[in-house]
Amino acid sequence: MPEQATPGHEHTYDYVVIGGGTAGSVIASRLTENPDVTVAVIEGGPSDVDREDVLTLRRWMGLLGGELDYDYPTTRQPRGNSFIRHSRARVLGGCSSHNTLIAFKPLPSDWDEWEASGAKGWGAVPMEAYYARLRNNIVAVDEKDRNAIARDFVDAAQATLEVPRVEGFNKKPFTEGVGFFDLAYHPENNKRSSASVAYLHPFLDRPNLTILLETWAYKLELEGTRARGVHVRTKDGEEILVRAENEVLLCAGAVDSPRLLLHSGIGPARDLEALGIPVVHDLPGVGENLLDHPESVIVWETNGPIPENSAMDSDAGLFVRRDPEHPGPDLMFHFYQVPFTDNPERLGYERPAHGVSMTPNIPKPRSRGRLYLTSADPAEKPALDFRYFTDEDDYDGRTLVDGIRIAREIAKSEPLASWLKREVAPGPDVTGDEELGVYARSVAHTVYHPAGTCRMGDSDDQLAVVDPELRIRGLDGIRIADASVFPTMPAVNPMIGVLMVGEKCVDLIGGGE
Ligand SMILES: Cc1cc2nc3c(=O)[nH]c(=O)nc-3n(C[C@H](O)[C@H](O)[C@H](O)COP(=O)(O)OP(=O)(O)OC[C@H]3O[C@@H](n4cnc5c(N)ncnc54)[C@H](O)[C@@H]3O)c2cc1C
Repeated sequence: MPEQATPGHEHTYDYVVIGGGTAGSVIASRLTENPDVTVAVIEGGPSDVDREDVLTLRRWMGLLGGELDYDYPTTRQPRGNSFIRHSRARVLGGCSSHNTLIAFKPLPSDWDEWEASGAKGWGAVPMEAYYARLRNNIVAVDEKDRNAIARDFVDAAQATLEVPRVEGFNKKPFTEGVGFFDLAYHPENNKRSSASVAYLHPFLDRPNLTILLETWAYKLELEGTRARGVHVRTKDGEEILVRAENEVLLCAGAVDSPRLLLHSGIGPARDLEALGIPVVHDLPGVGENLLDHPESVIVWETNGPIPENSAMDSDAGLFVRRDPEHPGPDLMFHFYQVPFTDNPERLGYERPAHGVSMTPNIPKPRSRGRLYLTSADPAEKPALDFRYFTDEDDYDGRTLVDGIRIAREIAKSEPLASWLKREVAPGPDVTGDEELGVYARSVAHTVYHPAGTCRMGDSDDQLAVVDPELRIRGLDGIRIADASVFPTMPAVNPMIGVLMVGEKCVDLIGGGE
């Protein structure tokens, strides 16, 4: 089992990793390969070891909103859905311990976009090496987990749209395609191959690795511009200063990394002053550039029960490129073998006993949001204003309308059509662009991909929070490595990109093999 630090008021390690989540697990694991390096991981949640509820991939939905979820609300979204709750995992492995583990290497065009935006050294060619290093068991959805209706969705989509059928989305770059996903899991027992399972569980007995569980980091310790460590509160309420001889690695995720910086006085000076937080370092980009993949949903009732087998109930998907000039896919769909009616039910739609859903999402959304504090109290959750569907020419909203239309075409095609009894939401009477747009936005959900709030950029980019070496601009001894550093959103699900950020961070620290 992970260690607990012995009580006391100060502890010193070579490196302090704040957040034992997706990227943090990678970094702690790699740094402690060197037995002469000591690392402390500060993790707000408990261990995932022996937790079948966490480790069994197919039980992911049961974790949302529960005791292992920080559960962040959004601010009112005048053009979207104000009721979205953003799940963020409070457990070792972070969101890789409660997500669906769909595993996509970001596309070359995604990395090249980062490089072009000022993230020097993060282009597709140099990043390829980090994918090869990943320890996770990344495999295609196993044959036994391929549900008959999901297979028929793949066939129907392929026949309707004439897109390639893809077997192994990570084998080569794609712009369009339909097929079963690659997942980071062990098909024989449906066990997660999360960041913690792959990177920490085999090494929990390393004497140089200390994991402080259920311990909350609430303020960074700085001496002038040098980060020296972090103040934490343990489960028992004890306050400890955890010191870093070499570096602090901030890996608390796209919500909690900027949150900790802001509470430490690092962020837009005017906002901090307004809340009475002493300004330590004026960094205007902290909390800006809040990105996400918004999605909508279309739900059908099926003629009867669907076979039980599945890896995690959303095992297949589709990528479309509507604009042939677009560098990658510009519309994506997850196919769910369950009726995903949480948001439609709020509008009065019913949940059918048996059903399926397609969730069109926007791979490259254009709306940008902002995270900010509303109180100087570190216990108060930050405000997440995604500004969903606020981009100038409504590209985001129109993309979801296109998605619903395409989903309907697929549903009309065999072999999927004969499974389906009726369209439940939005329902066959909702057909015009205007009404479809209103529906798509009112039931919009998140694919749970917040990113970008401490974005990486060039030295002359005033809104960049970290430089291409992941160092916080204007400070020493502290880097950020998690989804918050993403300058732009990859077209695909981001977890593999986050793991690769972790691997690259280790090289930047100089601790790589
Ligand atoms: C429900 C869901 C499904 C998803 N499905 C997929 C998918 O299938 N494929 C995909 O690619 N992506 C998916 N994602 C997104 C992906 O999981 C995340 O983008 C990624 O895991 C984020 O990694 P991270 O390292 O940035 O943060 P996290 O993994 O969230 O790690 C942050 C860690 O820091 C800890 N922490 C935070 N603040 C503090 C603090 N102050 N003190 C101490 N500890 C702290 C947290 O407890 C957590 O362990 C999904 C996300 C969710 C929520």
